This record gives sequence, structure tokens and C-alpha cells, in this order.
Amino acid sequence: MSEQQIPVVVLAGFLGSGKTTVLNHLLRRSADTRIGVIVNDFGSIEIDAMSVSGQVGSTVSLGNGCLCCVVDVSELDGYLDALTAPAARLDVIVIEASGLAEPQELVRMVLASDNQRVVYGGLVEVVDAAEFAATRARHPEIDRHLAIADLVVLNKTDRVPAADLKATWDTLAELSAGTAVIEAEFGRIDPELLFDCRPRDERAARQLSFEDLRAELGVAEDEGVHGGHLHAAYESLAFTSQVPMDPRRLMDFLDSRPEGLYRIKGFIDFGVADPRNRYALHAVGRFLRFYPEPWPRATPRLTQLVLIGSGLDAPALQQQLSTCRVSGEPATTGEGAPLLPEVTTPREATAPRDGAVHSAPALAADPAPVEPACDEPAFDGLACDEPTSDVSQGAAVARSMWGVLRYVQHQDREQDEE
Ligand SMILES: Nc1nc2c(ncn2[C@@H]2O[C@H](COP(=O)(O)OP(=O)(O)OP(=O)(O)O)[C@@H](O)[C@H]2O)c(=O)[nH]1
Repeated sequence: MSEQQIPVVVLAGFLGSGKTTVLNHLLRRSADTRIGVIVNDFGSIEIDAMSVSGQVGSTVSLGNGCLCCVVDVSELDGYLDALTAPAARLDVIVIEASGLAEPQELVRMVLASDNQRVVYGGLVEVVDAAEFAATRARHPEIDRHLAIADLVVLNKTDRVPAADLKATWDTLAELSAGTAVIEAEFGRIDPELLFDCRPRDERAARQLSFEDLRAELGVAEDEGVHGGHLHAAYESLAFTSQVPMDPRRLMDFLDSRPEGLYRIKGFIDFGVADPRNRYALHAVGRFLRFYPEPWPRATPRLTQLVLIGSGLDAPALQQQLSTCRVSGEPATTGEGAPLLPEVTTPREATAPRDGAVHSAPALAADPAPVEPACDEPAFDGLACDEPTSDVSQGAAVARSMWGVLRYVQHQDREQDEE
């Protein structure tokens, strides 16, 4: 048995900042490294665990709650024991925190672990460059998270003009002085940055006591340590449907989603509209994106969504989503014509900021193999990280998504005719 200790890296960041994207990138780009993953979702359907794929040594999924609240040190130790068993032969363990976790608490739990085979490997804080200012305004706690990070990944730089990034860099330099900050698009960072962590400083390396924690959090003696947590202000609800969703109705729902509904993620079954693919849905703030991907084998055809926000009217949202299910005849326009917009071929090339020409992702229904647009191998049905649609207005997403659906149907017809 190797005596070498296994680093445990904590991957944190606010809702939708790109933690799962970073994790998936690491899993794909660390060919010879065996990575164990502990995924913690804030929601009763484990969308993050379902979205993590690739070369993962072992995965432990901790659903329905925030890791820093629902798991204590001994429970975490149980998972670490399982992952560090010699048979697992892991080189590194990554804990993907929920988007509402207190990273300080997770770090403390790792440092407090009795497992002699693990060593704390650092805190990586993922920041959404496009939402940074707004997130800080709503959640000043973010500043505290950045202050204790070992590495800050300034993600989604493709969504921000280069000139506007300067202000974010200046703020990060202030908040996490001395900490490395790297820019990333779609979480593409060098895994070496994480697995070969730089030595930690004296303050962070020693085990944190609860008193330290209280002092850091500014929590009064009689106040629970979870009182000031981000997730105290947030709630989540899960929506599951075995009946396929109607694309038009769902888009209407997404277009009119309430302000407080900050994050939506999950998978959608559009039934006969596209029987071959499920659609991964990600909404962060007003930003929406769909990724069609082939239904994995032996996966039940379900729509599973997690909605996270503050001040949510959960029963009303459940009700609204229920009415988005397909019922009877497909929705039509006032004139009775089918609700299909003009086709935009999903193969259309787009020119991203770096000037390279990326083609849209391959569709499952497309018989011709398409090279992934990014510089990485395709995996588990996702052609690459590039979005099928990447726009903030639901209507445009609807158009783009319908374009994809229409294209798939067109392909189906052609195949049938052959
Ligand atoms: N434009 C753009 N989108 C990105 C980038 N990185 C991630 N995304 C998208 O942002 C959305 C959220 O990404 P995730 O990786 O699921 O974010 P997360 O932090 O794991 O989300 P939570 O688990 O809800 O906290 C997805 O649609 C991603 O494809 C990026 O660099 N640029």
C-alpha cells in the first residue's frame, strides 16, 4: 500500500459559477490520475452527481442539503475512508461543494478528519465573471470565501468583454490578496494547478477550531454556526415528471420565471419532440442554456429539475411546471399551425471571441460523426462544453432549441425515407 497521502481538494463557488464544469474538465484532462469525487447538491435530485462523468475513480453523492450542515466530520470520514481504501487506488479526492456551502466549514471538516491517508489539498473558489458584481452585492459573504481560497478560478470570461474584466481582477486582487487567480472558459484549467497544490500558509494549515470558525464568521456565541450561511436564505425544490414536457409551455415558464428563482438545473424529456435526446437545462440568473445529449442507456425517461432561489413559492412553481407537461395535442399557434420556428441548422459555425471557428455540438440523431468543437475529447454523449444556445432571452433559446428539435425531426424523416 502506498504511504503517500491523498490530497482532498474542496471545489467551491456560488450557484452556477461552473464548479461541475470545472470538475468534468478535470476528470477529462487527468487521464492517468484517478480522481475520487464527493458531490454535494443543494436539492433532493442529485443533478450534479448525474452531470459528473468521465474518468472518475469513485463517486460519493451527498444529496439534499448542504454538505457543511448535513454531514459532520465523522460522516465525512466515513466517505473518505471508503474513497481512500487501497482498492480504490485514488490519487486525489475532489469535494464539489453545493453552490450555497460555506467553504470554511468544509475545509475545517477535511482538516479535522481522522483519516491519516488524506491531506487537505486546498480550496478552489470558482467565480462567475459575468455575475460577480451582482452576486457580491446580494451576498457579501462571497468576499469571505474568496479571502480563504487557495486558488480562484475566474470562470465564464467568454461572457464578459475583456475591458470589463479589469474591474473584476482589481476586486479579486483586493479580496484574495496573494492568491493565484486564473481566468477560464468552461472551466478549462490545468489540473496540475489543483493536484500539485502549493504549500499552505501557517494560518490555514493548522486545524481550525470552532472558536476560530466563529471568529472568522463573525458569529455571536449563542448563534449557531450555520446562522450566517448563504443557504439559510435559499431554498430548493425538486420537480420530477414521467410525462414529457411541452417545449413551448416550458419556454413560457422559463421566460416568466420569478426574480428570486436564481438557479435551475436538470434534465428534460421532450418526448416525441426529440425521443433520442434529453436536454440538460442550466439557468443562472437570467441566463439560460440547453444541451441536447443522447439518453444514456438504462436511464429512465424522466424530467428532473432542481430549482434554487430565495422567496420561492414552491407550490406555485410545482403547479406551473406541471402545466408544462405534454397533454393531449401539441400546442399550436393561434392559426393552428405547428409551433415550429424557422430552422437554424445546429451545425452553423459560430465565431467565438478567440477567433477560432467552433461548430455546434453533434446531435445524437445525426448519423455523421462530428468532431468536438473544443480541444478535448467528447465523453459520455456530450460533444463538448460548447452550448447549443447561449443567450439570455428565453425566446431566443426557444428559437434555438426548436431549431435543434426541428433539425432532429428533419433528420428522422430523411432516415425514414431512406
Ligand atoms: N458561457 C459560459 N458558460 C459556462 C462556463 N462555465 C460553465 N458554464 C455554464 O454555466 C452553467 C452552470 O455551470 P455548472 O458547472 O453546472 O455550475 P455549478 O457551479 O456546478 O452550479 P451549482 O451546482 O448549481 O452551484 C452551465 O450551463 C455551464 O455550461 C463558461 O466559462 N462560460
